[in-house]
Amino acid sequence: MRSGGDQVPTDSIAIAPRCPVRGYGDVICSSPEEEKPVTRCEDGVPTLVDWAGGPEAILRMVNAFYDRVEHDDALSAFFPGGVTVEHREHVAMWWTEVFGGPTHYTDQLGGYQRMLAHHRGLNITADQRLRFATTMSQAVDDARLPDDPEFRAALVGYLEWGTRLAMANSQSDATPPATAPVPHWGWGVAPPYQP
Ligand code: HEM
Repeated sequence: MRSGGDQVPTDSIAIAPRCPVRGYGDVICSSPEEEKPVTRCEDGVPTLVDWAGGPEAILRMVNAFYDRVEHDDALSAFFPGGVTVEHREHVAMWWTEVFGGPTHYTDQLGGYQRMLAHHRGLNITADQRLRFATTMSQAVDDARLPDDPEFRAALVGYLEWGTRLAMANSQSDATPPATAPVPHWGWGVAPPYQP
C-alpha cells in the first residue's frame, strides 16, 4: 500500500468523477456529473473502467493490442486475414464488462459461454500465452492508459488470470464449466490511496 506522501498525481490520470455512492459490496451507481453508462463501484472507489478513461479507452487498448498481434510471429496465425473490427469490439466489450462497465457482452453477445466457445480447441501454448500477456502490456502503454502502479497491477492481475484460464480451457481435453458469470475484476489489495 502506498503512503500518503507517495500519492498518485491525479493530473496525470484520465479519471472520471468519483462514484458518489459509498458503502460496501457491489453497489450500482451512476455519475451525476456527466452522461455516463451505469457502472458498478465499491466503497466509492472508481471502477477500473472509469479509471482507465471509460469504454473508449478500453477499445483504444484492444485496438493497439490487435494492431501488434497482426504483425506478431507467435500470435498472428490465430487471426488469419487480420483481426476484424467486430472481434476488436467484442473483446473490448468483454474487458469493459469485466472492469465494472456496462454488461453488453453478457446482455447482447452471450457472455461467458460465447467467450469460452471462441477459445475451445485453440490449444494455446505457454509461449503463446506469455506473448499474448506481454503484448497486451505494451498495448496498454500504446493506448496511453493510466500508468499508476495500482491500475497497472489490477490490469496485469486480470491479464495473467485470464490468459491462464484461456490457455487451460483451450486444450483439447479441457472440461471447463459450461456456464459461469463474466468475472468482475477490482482493485485487489491496492486501491487508489484515500487519505
Ligand atoms: C485475458 C485473456 C483473454 C481475454 C479477455 C480474451 C477474450 C476473448 C473474447 C471475449 C473472445 C470472443 C470474441 C467474440 O465474442 O467475438 C475471444 C476470442 C478469441 N481469442 Fe481470446 N481472450 C484472452 C486470451 C486469449 C489468448 C491467450 C489467445 C491466444 C493466444 C486468444 C485467442 C483468441 C482467438 C483466436 C479468438 C477467436 C477469434 C475469432 O474467431 O474471431 N485469446 N477472446
